[in-house]
Amino acid sequence: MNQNLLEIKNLSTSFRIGEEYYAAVDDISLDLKENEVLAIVGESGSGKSATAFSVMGLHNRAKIEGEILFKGRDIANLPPSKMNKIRGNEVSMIFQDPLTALNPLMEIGKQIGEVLLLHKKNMSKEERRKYSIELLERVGLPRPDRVVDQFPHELSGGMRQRVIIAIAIANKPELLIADEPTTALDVTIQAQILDLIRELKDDLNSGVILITHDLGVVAEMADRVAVMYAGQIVEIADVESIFVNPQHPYTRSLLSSVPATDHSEDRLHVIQGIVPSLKNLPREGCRFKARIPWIEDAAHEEDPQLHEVSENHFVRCTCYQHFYFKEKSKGEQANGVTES
Ligand SMILES: Nc1ncnc2c1ncn2[C@@H]1O[C@H](COP(=O)(O)OP(=O)(O)OP(=O)(O)O)[C@@H](O)[C@H]1O
Repeated sequence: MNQNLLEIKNLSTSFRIGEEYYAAVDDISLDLKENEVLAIVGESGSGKSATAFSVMGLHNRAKIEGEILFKGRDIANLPPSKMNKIRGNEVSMIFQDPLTALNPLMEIGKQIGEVLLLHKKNMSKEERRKYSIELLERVGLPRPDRVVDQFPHELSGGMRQRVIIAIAIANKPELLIADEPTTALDVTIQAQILDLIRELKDDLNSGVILITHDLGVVAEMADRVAVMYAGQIVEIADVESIFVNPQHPYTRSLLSSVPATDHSEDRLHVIQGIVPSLKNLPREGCRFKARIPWIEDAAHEEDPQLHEVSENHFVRCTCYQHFYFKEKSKGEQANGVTES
């Protein structure tokens, strides 16, 4: 893994509600290397998709601040004419729901052809068809010469997702963003699709941002993990550190809902509550504070920062040092040191 393919610096993405803008993504910084998989995890509403859409330039009316450096070039706020040249070409996205991402009235081959037309203008109609069939074969669809003339409703969910992937890789993207790519699929198909994404990433040497709330998928696929809560990154580290040595109470809470973590004592200690709505996000202090009211105020920082707790392992707010699950009595804590 070499130089940074993508560097997000102090990105904030804000949506207008009434008269004011509210940041759904609030000052986040991330980087991604070639052939690396960075998973972004967090509950619904934590800002994962808003981050991905910012990179793809897909927000219509959002205010985007900060830098999104793709191969060193800032692509945040590029005019549509310039972003259209990058999107679907060097940077591509696999969406969650193939039914809504595909046009129900258009044959699969034509849908692939549209992306090719945008970026490979000198390909003839025959060449586009031939290449579409090759792509469908590459993503493991049986009888690609038939699928190319079919409509989305004639395919199963897993086949449709393979078509979406074929479209996403048509122009050999260097950066691939997969937003919950397997959520709509049943478990055996999920595993096949994940294998396919990994294979294609290796073939193309692409960097992948994988957005998911499924920690099984993360364990399977990711090299590094960023945990988002309420628009901020609360923990970021390599995948092993996240699973073996999670620090932030939110990360530990997410992991405790997964069987088979090493944190057997943490099991069933799921923290109640949800991410507050955008308008009601706490903007000062530790955003997770309200969900761990049994932790004393002094444990939190006034202006929580990311702390490097070990090499390349960052955690937000000092509360991680004093965190314990509610059911445990404080007496069981070793002088405020994180239980694990
Ligand atoms: N276009 C929009 N206008 C106003 N608010 C928005 C818009 N898009 C997202 N939001 C809000 O921004 C916050 C973050 O949303 P986002 O979709 O990024 O979350 P997420 O972590 O991807 O959740 P999910 O897993 O459900 O997709 C939420 O409070 C959401 O309601």
